[in-house]
Amino acid sequence: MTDDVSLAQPAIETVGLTKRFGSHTAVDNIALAVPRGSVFGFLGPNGSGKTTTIRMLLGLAGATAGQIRVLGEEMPRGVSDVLPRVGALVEGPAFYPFLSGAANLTRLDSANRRSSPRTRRDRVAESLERVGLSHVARKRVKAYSLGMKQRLGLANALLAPRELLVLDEPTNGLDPQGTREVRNLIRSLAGGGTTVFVSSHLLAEIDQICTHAAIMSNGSLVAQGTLEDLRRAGSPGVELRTPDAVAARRVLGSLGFEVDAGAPEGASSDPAASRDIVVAAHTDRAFAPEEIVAALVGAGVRIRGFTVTSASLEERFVALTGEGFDVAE
Ligand SMILES: Nc1ncnc2c1ncn2[C@@H]1O[C@H](COP(=O)(O)OP(=O)(O)OP(=O)(O)O)[C@@H](O)[C@H]1O
Repeated sequence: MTDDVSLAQPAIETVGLTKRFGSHTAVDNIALAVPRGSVFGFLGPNGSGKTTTIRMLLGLAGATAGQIRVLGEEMPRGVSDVLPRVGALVEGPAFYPFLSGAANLTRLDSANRRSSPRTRRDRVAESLERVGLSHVARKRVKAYSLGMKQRLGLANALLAPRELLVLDEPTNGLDPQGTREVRNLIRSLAGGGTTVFVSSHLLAEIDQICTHAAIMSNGSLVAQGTLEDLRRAGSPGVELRTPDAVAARRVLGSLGFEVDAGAPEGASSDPAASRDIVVAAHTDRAFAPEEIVAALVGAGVRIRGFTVTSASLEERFVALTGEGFDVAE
């Protein structure tokens, strides 16, 4: 169905979604709204509740409370109608280690009542091709690396055309080349109109491929929106190049900025470097750059460069979750 009503509905929507394990609340009253056609990043540190949420979205785990709609259908009631329209990569599907990648996909494809046996061979070959596994299609999965298994999981999710892809940490275990390939694949799928919901604890991943994101912290949804909105909501700051770094930090501090500590005294043996230090500062409130410059100049600070910076997604994440972020590729 692609009428106006179904397009206007989010691909995923939850209200008050909660999951408790005994006295531990793993997912706490979250309201997710994933627009159709978006590449939606589900961000959060390890243990923040991403996988538990995804399992509930797909009907793999029951919710303690709350409602879920996926592709317009209430879950888990609509699971048999919804799941054939959703490709999922969650904690690796169970592959038979002694069968080849192609044989595993053939087996999984034949489990799908809607897939035609006549075109199965081509479908499996095409899916392996898309994830770059054609050259090991006949190899036993036992001999696959973790990254290859991850790609095979992705190939499984791509066996049929899908309206929605739900990918839990899809680049886990991939080398940088594999990571790039998966990112490109996600981009091309999104270009074709598929909504992609992708969880990750890797910021670079979300930053590079997503149009929207939500940030989880300790089971709560602490922010969601377009990447642009998320960045804009962060604190702005200034970056300053000056030979008078000590005085500059004092002035910025008195203006309500949080000032970086700067390099420790004598940290650089290069006198040129220590004369021309970059000072980065952030504040919670809006400020007028011209007033900052005037105050600095008034205090005798020589300015060689002045830039107003917007918060990065990483800074936003740290501010919201109080945690450092694994920014590795
Ligand atoms: N079956 C379970 N029984 C008890 N506690 C669980 C269970 N599954 C998850 N949890 C707990 O719920 C919390 C959220 O876990 P979850 O796996 O959803 O986080 P995550 O954000 O996906 O992290 P990761 O990236 O490490 O998978 C954690 O504290 C975890 O220990």
